[in-house]
Amino acid sequence: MSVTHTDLPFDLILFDLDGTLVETAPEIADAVNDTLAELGLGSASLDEVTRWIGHGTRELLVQALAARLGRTVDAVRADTTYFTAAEAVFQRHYEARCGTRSHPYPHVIEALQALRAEGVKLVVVTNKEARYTARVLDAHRMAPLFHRIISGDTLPVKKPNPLAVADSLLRYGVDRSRALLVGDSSIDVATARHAGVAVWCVPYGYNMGEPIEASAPDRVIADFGALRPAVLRTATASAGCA
Ligand SMILES: O=C(O)COP(=O)(O)O
Repeated sequence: MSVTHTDLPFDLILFDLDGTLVETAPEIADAVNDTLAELGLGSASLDEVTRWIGHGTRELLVQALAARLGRTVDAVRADTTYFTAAEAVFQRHYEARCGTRSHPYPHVIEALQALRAEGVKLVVVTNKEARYTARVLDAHRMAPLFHRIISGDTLPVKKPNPLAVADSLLRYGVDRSRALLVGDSSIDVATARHAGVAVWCVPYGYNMGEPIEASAPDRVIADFGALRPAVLRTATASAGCA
């Protein structure tokens, strides 16, 4: 049974984290380069690291090691002794870097506060592992803004599997026609399509080097100003919304 809380078009909004809520690439690149240096490997550019974001931090490290070792990603994954040691090095550096060079994008905090005040359920759905998600959100005092935070290792599967969305619809008793996923990548669009919910994307995030228009979200929004309740109401009245 679905519940309509407000005259807003959505009762539940799910948000990607990296590249959507918070710019994280610079400090992830710092942590990757701290790690590569400690392992005696060459550095990675910010552009490379930005393209590796999307499938979780562990996968990002696999990509970085494959690129600098000149090995395939399968070979890196198969060398579990080396990878486990490298992951421990990365974890130390990333935990130290979290919050040092990341920042919420414009209008994010105000839009979340206003939506929450209207009774909209707000959920983070990220492929980033929970220990890092918590550090990034805590660094910017953002965790209390959300009703639920679902990381890449919270459930047995991660995006683009739609389980996090389906589980949130069920938990909050929201019909999928009144839910929206806001993201920055083809992974977010695929997740929303699998779940049958609307998807709006920001153009400034990390889409593995591709323009977000190529992923065909329902809408590309300039920034979180488009998610302010007053703007959402206007959009609904004039266009019937997504
Ligand atoms: O950590 C990642 O690679 C991706 O995280 P995201 O799902 O918040 O974009």
